Amino acid sequence: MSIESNLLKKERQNVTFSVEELTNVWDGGKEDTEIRRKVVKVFGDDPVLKSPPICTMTREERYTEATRKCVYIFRNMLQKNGIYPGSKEFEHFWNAMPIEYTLLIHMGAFIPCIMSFGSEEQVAKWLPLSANLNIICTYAQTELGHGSFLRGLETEATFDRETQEFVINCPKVSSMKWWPGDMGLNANHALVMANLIVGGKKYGMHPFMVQIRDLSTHMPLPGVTVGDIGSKMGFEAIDNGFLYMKNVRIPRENLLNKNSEVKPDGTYVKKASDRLMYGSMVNLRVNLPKSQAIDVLAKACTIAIRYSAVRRQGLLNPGGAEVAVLDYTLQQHKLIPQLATVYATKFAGEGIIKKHQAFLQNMAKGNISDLAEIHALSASFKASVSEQCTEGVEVCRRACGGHGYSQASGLPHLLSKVTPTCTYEGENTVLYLQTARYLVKCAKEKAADLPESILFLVQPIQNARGNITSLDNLALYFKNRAALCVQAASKKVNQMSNKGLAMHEAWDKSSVQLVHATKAYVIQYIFDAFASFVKEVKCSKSVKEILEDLCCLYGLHYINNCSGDFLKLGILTAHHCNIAEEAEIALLEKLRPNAVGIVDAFDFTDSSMESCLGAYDGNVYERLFDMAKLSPLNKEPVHQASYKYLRPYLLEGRDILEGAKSKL
Ligand SMILES: CCCCC/C=C\C/C=C\C/C=C\C=C\C(=O)SCCNC(=O)CCNC(=O)[C@H](O)C(C)(C)COP(=O)(O)OP(=O)(O)OC[C@H]1O[C@@H](n2cnc3c(N)ncnc32)[C@H](O)[C@@H]1OP(=O)(O)O
Ligand SMILES: Cc1cc2nc3c(=O)[nH]c(=O)nc-3n(C[C@H](O)[C@H](O)[C@H](O)COP(=O)(O)OP(=O)(O)OC[C@H]3O[C@@H](n4cnc5c(N)ncnc54)[C@H](O)[C@@H]3O)c2cc1C
Repeated sequence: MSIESNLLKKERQNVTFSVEELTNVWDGGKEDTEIRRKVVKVFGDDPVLKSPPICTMTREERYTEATRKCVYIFRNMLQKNGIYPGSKEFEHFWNAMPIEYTLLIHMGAFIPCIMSFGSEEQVAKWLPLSANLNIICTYAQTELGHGSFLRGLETEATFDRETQEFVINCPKVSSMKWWPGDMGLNANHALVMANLIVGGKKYGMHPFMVQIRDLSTHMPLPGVTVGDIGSKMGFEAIDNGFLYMKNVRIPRENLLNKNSEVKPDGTYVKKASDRLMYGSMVNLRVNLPKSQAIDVLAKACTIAIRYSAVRRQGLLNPGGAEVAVLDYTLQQHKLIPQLATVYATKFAGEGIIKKHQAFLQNMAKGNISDLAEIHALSASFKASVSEQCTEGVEVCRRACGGHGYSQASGLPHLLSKVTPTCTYEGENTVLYLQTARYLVKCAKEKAADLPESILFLVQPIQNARGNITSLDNLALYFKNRAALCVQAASKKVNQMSNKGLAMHEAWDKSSVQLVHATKAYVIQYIFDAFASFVKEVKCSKSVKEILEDLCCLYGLHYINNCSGDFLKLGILTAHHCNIAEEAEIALLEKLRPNAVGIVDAFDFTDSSMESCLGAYDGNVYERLFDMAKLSPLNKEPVHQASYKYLRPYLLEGRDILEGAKSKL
C-alpha cells in the first residue's frame, strides 16, 4: 500500500460518525441508497459502457463514444433493468450515467416539453417514438441573434390555409437556431419555437414539431441547413447545433396545441395562459441544478478533499514532519465551506422540486395561481446555485495546485460542465432580474395576499437574541438582510421614476441593487430551507451534529464574505462580525477530522469521477503516472512533429556539442 493510501486509511479511522448513515441522509433514506447503488452497479458492471478516459480522446471520439453508449442505455439497458421514467430507479439514473453523454436534450428537455405542450393525441403520437429513439428531437429555441429576450426571436411559422401547413422560415442569418443540444448531428426532428403568423397577424412564440432529416438516409431535408456549431469550452461530446430553415413546410397538426390551436379556417384559439409557454423552462430550472451543478460540486469536493488529505507539502511545526495540505487552516477555509454549499443547495433544491410537483398537480386541475412564485423561486435558485457551484468547483480546482490544472484530475472537466449552467436555461443576470420583478411587486402587497415563502418581506424586522451564531439567529440575519435589500432596491426604482425617468429606465438604473436584493432573497431561502431540514431530519446525534455544523458554516462563511452588507444595513455590528469570523475558523477546525468521511458519504464511484486525484484509495501519484503514459502524444517514443521540425537544429546542436567535446 502506498504512503498516500495509508494516509487516507488513517483519515477514515478518525471519522467520528457513521459514513453509511450520512449517505442514507444524503440519498433521502436507506432504501434510496440501496436503489441508487443498484442502479450505479448495473451501469458500472456493464462492459458495453467501458471506454477510454475522456482526456485521451479527440472530440470526434468523445461524441462517437457518448452516442454509442447513450443509444445502448436508452434503447436497451434501462428497459432490461426495469429503470422506467417515474420510478425511484430513474431518479437515480443521472447519478450513474457515464461521465459524458449525448441525447440529453432529447431525453431531458424535449420529452418533458412534448408532455407539457402536446395535446393528448400529440403526446400519444410523439412520446413512444421519442422514448424508443425512433425519432431524435432537440429543443430549438435560442437563435444566433437572440437567446434571453424571447420576444426578439425571429424564426417564423406562417399558416398557409390552402395547403393546411405552416411554412417555417429563418429570415436572416441571425434568426437561425443556434446552440440546441443533440441538434447538429443526432436529431431528425426539432421542437422549434417560432413566431406564429396567421393571416398576417403575429401571435408570438409557439412550439412546432419540425422534421429536419430524412428518416432513412438521415440527410437534411430540402430547405434545411443543419450542423454542429464547433468546439466549445466543454460538453465536447454533445453536438450543439445550428439550424437554418428556408420554406420548410409542416402539417397544421404539428403546432403543439395543448395551450393554443390554429383551426383549419385560420381561427386562432387560445386555451391557456401565455405564460405556460414558459413552463418547460421552469421545469428544467427546477430539476437541472442537482445533476448539473450540485453533484458536480460534490464530486469536485470529493477530489479536492481526498487529494488534500494525502498531498503533503511544507511544515506546520518547524522541524516536524511534512503535513497534509488539508491541515492548513487556509486550505480548510477554501474547501470545507464548499461541502456546506453542496448540502445547503441540495436540501433547499429538494424543497423546490416538491413545490413544483404540487404546482403541476394544481395546474392539471386548472389552478396556476402559484406560477409567479414558482417562476421567481426557480429562476433565482437556478441562478444562485449555478453561480455558487461554478465558483466552488474552481476553488476546488485551484486548491489542488498544479495537478488541478491537469485533465487527469477530472477537475477541468467538472468545471467545464458546471460553468454553462450559469448561461443555459436562462442567463443568470436575466433570471435574477425576473425574480426581482416579483419581489418588488410583492413588497407592495398586503401580507394576506402573499405566499408564506415571501411573507418576511412585509413583516417588521425582528431582533436576534442569544447566541449570535445559532441557526435561528443566522436565519434571521438573512431574512432581515433580504427584506432590507428589497426595500432599498424598490426605493431606488421609485426615486428614479419620481425623477422623471420612464419605468424601464428607472429599472435599468436600479438593476445593480435589484440583482443584489434577489441574491439576498435566494440565499435566505436556501439557508432557511437547509436549517429547517437539519432541525427536522431523523438521524443519530453524531450525524446531526455534522449537518448542524455544515449549516452553521454555510451561514457564517457567507456572512463573513459580505460582512460589509450586514454592517451597512445595521444587522450586525463590528463586534458581531469578529465573533462570526472566529466562529467560522473554529468550525473549520472541528469539521477537519471528518472531512474525508463527509465526502466519502457522497458515495461516488471512482469511474463516475475519472480522477487520478480523487480515487477512493488515494493512490494519486501512480495514477497520474499511468494516465500520462496513456497520452496519445506518448504513443511513439519519438513524435513525428518534434522529429520533423526540430531535427535540423538538434543536429546542429549535436555537432556543436560533439565539436566541443573533441576540443576538450
Ligand atoms: C431531470 C432533468 C435534468 C436533466 C438535465 C437536462 C438538461 C440540462 C443539461 C444541459 C443543458 C441543456 C439545455 C439547455 C437548454 C436551453 O438553454 S433552452 C433555452 C432557455 N432559454 C431561456 O431560458 C431564455 C431566458 N429568457 C426568458 O425566460 C424570457 O425571455 C424572459 C422571461 C427573461 C423575458 O421574456 P419577455 O417576453 O420579455 O417576458 P416579460 O419579461 O415581459 O415577462 C412576461 C411575464 O411572464 C412572466 N414569466 C416570464 N418567464 C416565466 C416563466 N418561465 N414562468 C412563468 N412566468 C414567466 C414574467 O414574470 C412576466 O410576468 P409579469 O408581467 O411581471 O406578471
Ligand atoms: C452549453 C449550452 C447548451 C445550450 N443548449 C440549448 C438548447 O438545448 N436549446 C436552446 O434553445 N438553447 C440552448 N442554449 C442557449 C442558451 O439558452 C442561451 O445561450 C442563454 O439563454 C443566454 O442567451 P444569450 O446567449 O442570448 O445571452 P445574452 O442574452 O446575449 O447575454 C449576453 C450578456 O447580456 C446580458 N443581458 C442580456 N439581457 C439583459 C438584460 N435584460 N438586462 C441586463 N443584462 C442583460 C447577460 O447578462 C449577459 O451578460 C445553450 C447554451 C449553452 C452554453
